[in-house]
Amino acid sequence: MEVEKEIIESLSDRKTLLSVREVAKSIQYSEPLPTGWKPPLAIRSRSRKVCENIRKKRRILVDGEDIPPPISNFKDMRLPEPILKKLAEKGILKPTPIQVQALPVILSGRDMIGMAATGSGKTLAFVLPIIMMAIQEEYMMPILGREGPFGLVICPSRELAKQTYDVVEEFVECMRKYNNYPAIRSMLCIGGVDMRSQLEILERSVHIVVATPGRLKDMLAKKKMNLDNCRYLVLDEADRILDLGFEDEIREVINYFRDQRQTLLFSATMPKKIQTFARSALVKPVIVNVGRAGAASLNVIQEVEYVKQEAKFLCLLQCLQKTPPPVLVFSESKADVDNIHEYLILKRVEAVSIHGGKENEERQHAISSFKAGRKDVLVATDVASKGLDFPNIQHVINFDMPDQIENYIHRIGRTGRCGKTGISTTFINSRQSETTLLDLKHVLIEAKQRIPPVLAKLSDETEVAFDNARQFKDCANCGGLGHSIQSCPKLERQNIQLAARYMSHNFGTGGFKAEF
Ligand SMILES: Nc1ncnc2c1ncn2[C@@H]1O[C@H](COP(=O)(O)OP(=O)(O)OP(=O)(O)O)[C@@H](O)[C@H]1O
Repeated sequence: MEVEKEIIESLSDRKTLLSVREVAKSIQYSEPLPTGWKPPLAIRSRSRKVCENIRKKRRILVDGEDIPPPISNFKDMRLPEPILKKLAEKGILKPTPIQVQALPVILSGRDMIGMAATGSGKTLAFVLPIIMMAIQEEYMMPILGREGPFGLVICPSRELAKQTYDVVEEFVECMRKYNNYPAIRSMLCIGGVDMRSQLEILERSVHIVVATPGRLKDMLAKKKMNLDNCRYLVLDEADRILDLGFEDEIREVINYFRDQRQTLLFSATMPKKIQTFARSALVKPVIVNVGRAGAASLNVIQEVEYVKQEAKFLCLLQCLQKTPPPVLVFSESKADVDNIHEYLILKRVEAVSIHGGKENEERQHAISSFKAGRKDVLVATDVASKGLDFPNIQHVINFDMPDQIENYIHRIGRTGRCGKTGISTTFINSRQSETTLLDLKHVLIEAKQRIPPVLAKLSDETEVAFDNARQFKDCANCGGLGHSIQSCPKLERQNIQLAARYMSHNFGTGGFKAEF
């Protein structure tokens, strides 16, 4: 544990979530931002024991100081009437466990790290408060042309940003019909879209922006947008954002905040490394955890098949017979995605595909036709694995097992969402490293799934580690259960990349820099 602590500390870079000004002037905020929201008196006066019982029943784990009480229904959260009606219209009648605790925490103005399984309703947990906050701010002081936003949501992919923006718009739209609420405007700020249309919206002022890091940084640098009034920052799929090479972008974005902000980090997977450094940069944060961060959704039946490389296409066709559509097929490489797509079309399967090499329009078209049920199969790289909420996916097929177990958790989490059950089938073979297979084996053990013989016979030194509280003990760097941080393959790769970056920065690609 000592070694683990040392390694995590050496990896932690708390500066990512602090602005240069805050670091340079050692500015430290000691109190969370106040909000006008309070739970009803009956809930405020609940004893600690009652709150603990509610959390225990819903398997909510919390950590932090002065944690706001959990609230088990939307009405007591004092959400505006149109929002309550819209929720009911959508069949959302009771908050999910993460919402029970996260909504009161966020509405109280607290910084938060929220972790809960895929498909457990994390999006609404930060979207509803952002709308409430925008209404409140607009009442106090309406924004004028080119002012705003008050709230900013950052997502790791364009598709996820678009989906989150649609959720924001849906709820904002339902309030527009009522005269007694101010009009709230939101904007989608992603690459691959004509910047002019985004600038037109900004001209009229905007309350909520949902963005991907690259385009956001671009807009801020060109002074097309500012964060002077922004006081609410959400990083959705935060571990992916902070771990995917977006750190520099995020740090630059944070530099544009003028004052203290409420910072919220959400994900289904959040290795301790990220939790540790995020925690140290947040103000009196509350950690809300439903289940182990990084555990698979228990609503997914996970099947694993040993399939030789050359037999994969045939197996895929057979596998597609297991359930009715819609089905998602994942593969790590863009070339494989193209090949699988081509093969399926040849076999007369109604398939579409997306990966990072495709034009934005093509990606949006594939997603929308799949979501609308016009296509039966979506073949994708991991761009589609994080956060995307496709309705009623019956089956997720992993054409290959991803190297990183977090990606596996996110991929299979596209099915079995919000109480429904789904199946995942994963093809493995001798190409996978033993560490990856051990991580997979332990995810299956934890979720009480059948262990195929090929995985059962793998034995390891950690043999499903537990911590003091008999909880599954995961690698602090990547969340894998099959190894410790000392033998984390991802850490090894990160170190090699870091060393390479250092070498090229200091020595260039050839020869020495003048000062050497
Ligand atoms: N309280 C609720 N009751 C019923 N359905 C809900 C509730 N909250 C959200 N949902 C629905 O559940 C689905 C999944 O929610 P969401 O996309 O927010 O999951 P998530 O936790 O963000 O998953 P991921 O980790 O994959 O991003 C959505 O279709 C959403 O409308």
